[in-house]
Amino acid sequence: MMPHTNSFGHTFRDYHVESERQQGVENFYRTNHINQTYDFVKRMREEYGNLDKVEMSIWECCELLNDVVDESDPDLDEPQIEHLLQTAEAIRKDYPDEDWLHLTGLIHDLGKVLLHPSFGGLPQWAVVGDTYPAGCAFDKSIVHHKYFEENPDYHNPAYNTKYGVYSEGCGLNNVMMSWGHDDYMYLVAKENNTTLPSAALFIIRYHSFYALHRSGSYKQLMNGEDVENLKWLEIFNKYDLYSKSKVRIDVEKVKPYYLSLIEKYFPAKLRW
Ligand SMILES: O[C@H]1[C@H](O)[C@@H](O)[C@H](O)[C@@H](O)[C@H]1O
Ligand SMILES: [Fe+2]
Ligand SMILES: [Fe+2]
Repeated sequence: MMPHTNSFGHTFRDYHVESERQQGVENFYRTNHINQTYDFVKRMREEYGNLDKVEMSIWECCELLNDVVDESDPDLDEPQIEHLLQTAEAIRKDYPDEDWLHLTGLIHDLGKVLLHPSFGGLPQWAVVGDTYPAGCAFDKSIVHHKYFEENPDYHNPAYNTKYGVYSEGCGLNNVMMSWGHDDYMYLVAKENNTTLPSAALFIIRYHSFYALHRSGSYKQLMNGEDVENLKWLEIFNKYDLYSKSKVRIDVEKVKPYYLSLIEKYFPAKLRW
């Protein structure tokens, strides 16, 4: 299950190796780090929290992702629908009884639909890439950290200390994460009354928060419930990352199974 190299022959998540994709990835993080400010995140949460853009089913959204390629990802240049199915199928193999986790795999990146023209076609830097809290100091463990020096919050004393606007143990639910596909999909799932367990919502919301789940930074902001949920996120992450490959899944073959899960945990149409 855990390959040592990605489809380009490099180790996973190596942001400094020489490769054809690397320059684009670094440019991506430069723009991302400069623009993700506390104010920007607040505005995006308000604008997209209304869920008044589109009405569609979960599967319709999966199909929209056929056209989406993620420029922040050094390990994958396949359309996103492949990544969704690769993740879900890899989990299904190892955890056959946790159907909620299979569905979580399928939907965790659906928020990337924000790139689609019907959602105003947000730029890549506002949708993909790793996430991190806004409103307190940017931790050194964040990929391409140096570009934060050009972010206005970096120089704002209200936002550039260890706790910033937060307090110890305040709970991640009270933290404004950089805006992107994670927080958006969390909102969509929650506001459309999914019956998925809270660990699923946590995975969706924080799966790009590598500074936390890989490097252990920002733990001081977690509460007891976050600590419990993090265990599932750590399991999930292995499948999200190491299932990335050029081996394609036969969509039509697995579709009936995933449609049955969608029906179990979601309404037929959702507000996006
Ligand atoms: O480039 C990737 C990609 O955008 C993923 O969807 C996200 O979850 C990761 O954190 C990021 O590194
Ligand atoms: Fe993601
Ligand atoms: Fe993913």
